[in-house]
Amino acid sequence: MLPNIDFTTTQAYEYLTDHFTELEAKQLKDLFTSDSERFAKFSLYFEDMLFDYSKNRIDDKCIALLIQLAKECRLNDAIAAMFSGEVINATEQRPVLHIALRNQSNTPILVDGKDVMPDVNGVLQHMKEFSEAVISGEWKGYTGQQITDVVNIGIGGSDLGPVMVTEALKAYKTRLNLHFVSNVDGTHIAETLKDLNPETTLFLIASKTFTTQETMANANSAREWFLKGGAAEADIAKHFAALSTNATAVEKFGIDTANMFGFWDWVGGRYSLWSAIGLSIALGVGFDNFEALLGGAHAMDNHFKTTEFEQNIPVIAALMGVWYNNFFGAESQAILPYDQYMHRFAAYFQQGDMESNGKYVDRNGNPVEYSTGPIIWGEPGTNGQHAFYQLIHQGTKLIPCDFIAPAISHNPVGEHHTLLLSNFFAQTEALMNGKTYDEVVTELKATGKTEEEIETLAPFKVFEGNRPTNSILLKEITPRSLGSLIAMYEHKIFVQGIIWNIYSFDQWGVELGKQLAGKILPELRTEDKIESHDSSTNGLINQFKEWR
Ligand SMILES: O=P(O)(O)OC[C@H]1O[C@@H](O)[C@@H](O)[C@@H](O)[C@@H]1O
Repeated sequence: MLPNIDFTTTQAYEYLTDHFTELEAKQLKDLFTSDSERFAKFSLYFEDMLFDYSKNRIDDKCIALLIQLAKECRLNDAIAAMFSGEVINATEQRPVLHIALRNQSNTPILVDGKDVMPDVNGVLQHMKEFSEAVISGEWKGYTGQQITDVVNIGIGGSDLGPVMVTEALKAYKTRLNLHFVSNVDGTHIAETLKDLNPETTLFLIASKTFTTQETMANANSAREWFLKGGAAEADIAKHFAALSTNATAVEKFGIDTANMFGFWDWVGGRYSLWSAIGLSIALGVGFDNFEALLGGAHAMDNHFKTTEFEQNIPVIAALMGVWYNNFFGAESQAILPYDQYMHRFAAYFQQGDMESNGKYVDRNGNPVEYSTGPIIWGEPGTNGQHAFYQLIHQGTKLIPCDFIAPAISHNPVGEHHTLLLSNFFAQTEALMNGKTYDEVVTELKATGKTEEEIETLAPFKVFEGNRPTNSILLKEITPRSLGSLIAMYEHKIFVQGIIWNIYSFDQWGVELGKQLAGKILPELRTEDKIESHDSSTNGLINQFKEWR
């Protein structure tokens, strides 16, 4: 059982509310000037990762109180409950065990009294054999040719993780070309299949439930395309594999169960890249690298499970988020990787975070009276700088940002990486320091402007500063460091869900869309005029029918 505590009733919350008024008035740059130890105090190392949270609007007392808050919310018990396989996803009556998928220590993890590790290792072994056979070319298509292209068909958690990781680790690419089809918009599959040859293409149908409308539609179209190329039904076995928890539906679809890679209901969709859903990753970057990814996540799991909160990176990252979300009233959180390979990282954690903590009902079934999960967004630097950083620097909203960068680039082209990192450091510094009126005036004077011109222009060029950032500097983006980084964010989300007293591992909000689309679909299949909805929906449907 998870603890069930309203964090706004804790003593720490009361103290934090008082301390907030004091800290809100302080400037970050002054906090640095008055404490030469600030960076050393507020930064943490984990393997080759430096997590610097010193550019946050915090002080010693604030951190101590936030940690007290976590303790009063019994975070320790919650962590123990997750790792021991308790049914912490109560609305779906399931444990939450993505940590078991990367439990390279193999210590038993029990679900209903049975150790899940032998099954986990069995699937990993199957993934290893299959991916190595396809990569080496030993696995042949129906005309005896090697596979050259792999198409993963899936959506949400069955797409975003594999896409993000295979992009982030592109420097480790095998000879196979990976493609991802997620959208039910026929354009997605049509454009993907345009340049592919059925004889050398392998499809992975990735769906936990194997009932998701988009994925099933795309899987059926893929099968039609494959058969139209001249293959027979029996050849499907060489070209289709399924990644799913639903063996019955997989068989019904016509996929050989020998080509089915299973996982379990205790793996949430948005936490499933570590499971069979990661087969595209194993094919795309090699099984050894997939294993290293799991190893990095496992190391972070151990750090999270065993480290005092003061030194615990996911816990501190989560508490920073709570501080801005619930005291400063920040509505969003930007994730800004300074690494082009990481260009889908923010998109991945949009699902990871928003589907997990986008809940307004607490663990008692009552509406909460405080703010929960933030809006997650972001793009890689430096592109974001030339697009939306204006608002981060001078807008009216407080947007806490995570800056992420590797010290070593996989593509050391000329001075590019130094240029990139100079932007990374400059941005976090500028967001903190801002630019005062006096500094602006001095700058403008140097350009030869008149007093009057300076007075008119100066207010627009002032930056308040005091905008908080975390800097996550990695030595290099490797399968291991990426695994650790992803797991760090997963656990951050978990901690926040515990503090907000919500269930982070269900997703009832997504189910509504599925039901509604199912109701309208039959209406679109006829030519009849529709009158069963409100006038707007009727009007739109009827105009659509007229124009199509
Ligand atoms: O993997 P399947 O079952 O196709 O689900 C794909 C996605 O569906 C959505 O509606 C959500 O429930 C996601 O959490 C899930 O990742």
